[in-house]
Amino acid sequence: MSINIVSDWKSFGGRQQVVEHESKACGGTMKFGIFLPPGDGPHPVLYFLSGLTCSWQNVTEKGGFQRLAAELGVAVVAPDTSPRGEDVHDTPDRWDLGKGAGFYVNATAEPWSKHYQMYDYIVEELPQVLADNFPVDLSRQSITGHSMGGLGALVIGLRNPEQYRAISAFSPIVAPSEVQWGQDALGAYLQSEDEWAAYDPTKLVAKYAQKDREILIDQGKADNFLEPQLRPQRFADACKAAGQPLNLRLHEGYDHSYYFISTFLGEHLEFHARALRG
Ligand SMILES: N[C@@H](CCC(=O)N[C@@H](CSC=O)C(=O)NCC(=O)O)C(=O)O
Repeated sequence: MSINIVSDWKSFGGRQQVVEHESKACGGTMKFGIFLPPGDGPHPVLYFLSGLTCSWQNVTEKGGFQRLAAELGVAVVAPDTSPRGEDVHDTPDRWDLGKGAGFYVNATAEPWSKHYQMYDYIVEELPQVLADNFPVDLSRQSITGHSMGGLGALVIGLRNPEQYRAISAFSPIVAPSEVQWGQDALGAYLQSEDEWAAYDPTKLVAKYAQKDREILIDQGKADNFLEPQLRPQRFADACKAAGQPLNLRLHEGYDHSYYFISTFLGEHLEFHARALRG
């Protein structure tokens, strides 16, 4: 699959690039950010799935991960959060549904299903684009994300244990079936409520617990979305019942912003680098 590198900056001895390519899964042009550490590779890959209203740009410009990723020798990939383009269905009056809010699902309901195939895009198509064009080692991949992207990381990591060596998340939506953001998105994108469980970490963990791998979650206690949308304790309870090791760290005074993410992203990089070694 061919790509077009639309931006390319040297950073901490490596390269930060922005890449455009045609996506079969999403039926249009997609962009992602990739940081390549110094050296010839092949490099292990950490995916950072971003939250509502975001693109590749937010974590790439505000996460501050490049220096440590260069030191650890990890490539960091920041995909977009939805399909884009004039012909892609949207709800222009809402920021939590439509463009910028793909929820990392394969939509089955019209009119969303034509383009909103973000689960397949992240799990299947994007790794193939990376393998075809960059010095990456797809036998060493792991996944993290923020908020809606934290939900995506938990869902995708739990459902594909052979593909991702470790899972972490910042302020994730953990029980989408129970909160407004999740109910609105799953209700719109999926034809039937029977399909919701496949995208709900509190339900998935009972089936997909990875008993030998700890999941890391960081959550700010001053996050406005904590109680209405996130509820990490619901996932902690589900993990306990399923025997899934979880390190849920609650941080006094931190909110939902990239000031919080950038404070702890280095620790997540180290967590993933340990899993990606060897
Ligand atoms: N536009 C909204 C705020 C949206 C917001 O806070 N988005 C978060 C992710 S929320 C869950 O997925 C985010 O990461 N924003 C980008 C950033 O750079 O901070 C509003 O106006 O309230």
